[in-house]
Amino acid sequence: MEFLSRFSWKPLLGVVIVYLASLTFYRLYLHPLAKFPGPKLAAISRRYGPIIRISPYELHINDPSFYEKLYRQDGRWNKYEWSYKAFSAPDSAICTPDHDLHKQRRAATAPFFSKASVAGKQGIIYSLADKLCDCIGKSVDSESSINIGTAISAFTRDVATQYILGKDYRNLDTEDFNAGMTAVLQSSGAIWRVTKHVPWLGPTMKSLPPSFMERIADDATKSFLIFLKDCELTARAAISAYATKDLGDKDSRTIIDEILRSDLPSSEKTLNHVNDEVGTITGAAFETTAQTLRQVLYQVYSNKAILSRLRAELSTLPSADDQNLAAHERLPYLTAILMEALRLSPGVATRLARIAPDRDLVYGKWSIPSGTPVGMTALLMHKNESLYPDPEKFDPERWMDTEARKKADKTFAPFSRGTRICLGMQYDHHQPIFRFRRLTS
Ligand code: HEM
Repeated sequence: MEFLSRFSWKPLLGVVIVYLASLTFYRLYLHPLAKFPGPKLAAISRRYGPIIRISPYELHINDPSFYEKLYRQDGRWNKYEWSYKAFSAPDSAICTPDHDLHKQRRAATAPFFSKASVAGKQGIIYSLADKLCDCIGKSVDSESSINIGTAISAFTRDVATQYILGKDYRNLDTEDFNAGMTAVLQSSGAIWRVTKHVPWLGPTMKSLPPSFMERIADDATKSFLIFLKDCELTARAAISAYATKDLGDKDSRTIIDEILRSDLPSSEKTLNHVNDEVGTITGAAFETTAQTLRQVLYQVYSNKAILSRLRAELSTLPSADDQNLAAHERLPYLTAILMEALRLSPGVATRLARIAPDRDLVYGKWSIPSGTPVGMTALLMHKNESLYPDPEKFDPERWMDTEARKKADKTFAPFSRGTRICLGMQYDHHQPIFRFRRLTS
């Protein structure tokens, strides 16, 4: 106490002020990104050009012509660690910043999502889509209401867990389609925004004993925690069985089997690694796909002309082709509807920064120093008026002209592009297609 009474705050305050003033001066005038336009204070809004310094360290570019230069297969591309650390899943491929380690991790799970692998498991999607149609049918017959939005989320979760983990959590069988779980998953974007800025929050929550979390959590969060716990138990069991057991034929394998059988070194086959992969891959599959499906159904049912044209096209498909993906993909109007839904889907609505670690990037007159996180936002590109006139309008027609479709190829990227392109593209494509005929009948 005596120490405190003798302590003068003035020198400390002086040090803090000098520190903050120097930091501000450095960031504004000496930092490698100081020359780039951007707000000096976040609160001041002004119009800038397509390239903006959005934080002391990060640039954003809103210019479709730069998209294919930033999201590429050639060259080394890191992710921005600050952004992905916030998921607290450092052992997953999706959150791996380093180019080489990501490549190694991605190679282990990529075969699981190939077109052939998805085709081999299409029965899962088909039968669960039937179950979803039955749920909707029952509510129509009994003239009761149904929340189709949450039913769709339940459907995409059941498909994803059955496909990825070989487990059906029967979300579609619960009375409210496990709406709490949907709510938790839909809030993950907001949580990500917080954990990016408060980096200790995620690891602290992860380290809390599950019994404590269960005591303080609400019912919705509890169902999510139970799911995570079950994933962990599944991973634990698979890892301990790995050394002794035959992991079964290819079609019945899970993503965990795929990782354990892969060429990854044993340091990459630990519980942490498997758990992080399972958590992020299922997470990536749930609400993204649900958003697209919701978009499709909402738009199709909001416009009679679109609905009847789609029905007419689907009626030309022989019933023998009910489960034939290639036959569905040949239907131009159905394909146009899916592309238009993906164009407007806010499944991944944020910027996705990439870093060229070993070379400067060039954007117009700007030379961007190597190591700088540079992001673009596909949704902004998809709503660019010069590429998509009347961009807010759901207009499948814009995809019916093959020339226009070819032209848009470089600027249509709902699944991102380059080395980090979505692994679940093939899988995702199947979901709305099957049983569309029933859903729109
Ligand atoms: C309409 C549905 C979907 C959309 C719009 C979508 C979009 C995306 C985007 C934009 C990325 C890049 C993320 C980043 O840069 O951080 C991504 C990555 C990824 N997605 Fe999807 N996704 C969808 C469905 C799925 C599904 C169904 C799965 C799995 C079954 C999946 C698994 C993944 C994985 C594993 C990655 C990380 C790839 C890597 O880093 O190598 N996604 N997705």
